[in-house]
Amino acid sequence: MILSGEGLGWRVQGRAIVSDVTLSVRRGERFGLIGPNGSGKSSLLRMLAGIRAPSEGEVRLEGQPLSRLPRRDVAQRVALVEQQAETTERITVRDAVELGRTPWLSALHPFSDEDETAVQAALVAVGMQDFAARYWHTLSGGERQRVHIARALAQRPGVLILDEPTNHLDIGSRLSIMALVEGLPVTTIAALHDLNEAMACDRLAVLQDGQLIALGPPDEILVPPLLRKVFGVEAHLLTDPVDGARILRFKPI
Ligand SMILES: Nc1ncnc2c1ncn2[C@@H]1O[C@H](COP(=O)(O)OP(=O)(O)OP(=O)(O)O)[C@@H](O)[C@H]1O
Repeated sequence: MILSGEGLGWRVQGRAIVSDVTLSVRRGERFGLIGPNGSGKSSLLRMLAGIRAPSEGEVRLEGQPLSRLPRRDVAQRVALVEQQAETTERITVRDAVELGRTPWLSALHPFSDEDETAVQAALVAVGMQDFAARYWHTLSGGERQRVHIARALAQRPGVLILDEPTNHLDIGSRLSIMALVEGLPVTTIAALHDLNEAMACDRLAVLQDGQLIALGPPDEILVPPLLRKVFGVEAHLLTDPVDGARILRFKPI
């Protein structure tokens, strides 16, 4: 197990947003988190990334409690791409991606050729190398999303946590970002709203009202009774006649 949570809970003003979530993510796994709006996905991801301290329970990274690891150590090993990460600074795309190298820099290790290589490789991976000199505030929503992912890739983490990574993206960009994420040599944990995208994960966890109500491979999770109960929709599993792939189609109840 590379990352695990044991009895995780998070409360705000007495209200339980996440309650008693226990899960373990395996090394190299594509782990998906699904659930309706407001079910606690972002809150759980922030705890797993070490950005938010749980009110109850503990997150462990390779068996070590996150709360006892130095912040810099966690930042070298876990990267988070948040849903609405914004910056008001007047920075270029390259500056934004260079921020991903911050956990690796120190007085003894200033920005080097190795950092430059990591930044360039991350820009190329998301297809934003031609935008390197552009200012952040001139980018479209989809371009910003790519730069966020590049910043996380430049961090060279072992675990990449993504909160709705295909938000804002057109269909071509969605497919290329999902293919990119699937091809990365890292463990990924992603909150996903598109259940057809979720089908490509190794395992899925389902959150409802802050509680983990199901965990397993997509073909066990994405079944009509569970989708009816959690999302309140009627789902049909279809088979693509072209390649035999399984596709979900939804109707309101
Ligand atoms: N800082 C906060 N203060 C008060 N309530 C909060 C805070 N952060 C989150 N919440 C509430 O916690 C609940 C879960 O929010 P969260 O963003 O984790 O859900 P989500 O599953 O990621 O939702 P979505 O799919 O809409 O992004 C929501 O009702 C939200 O309003």
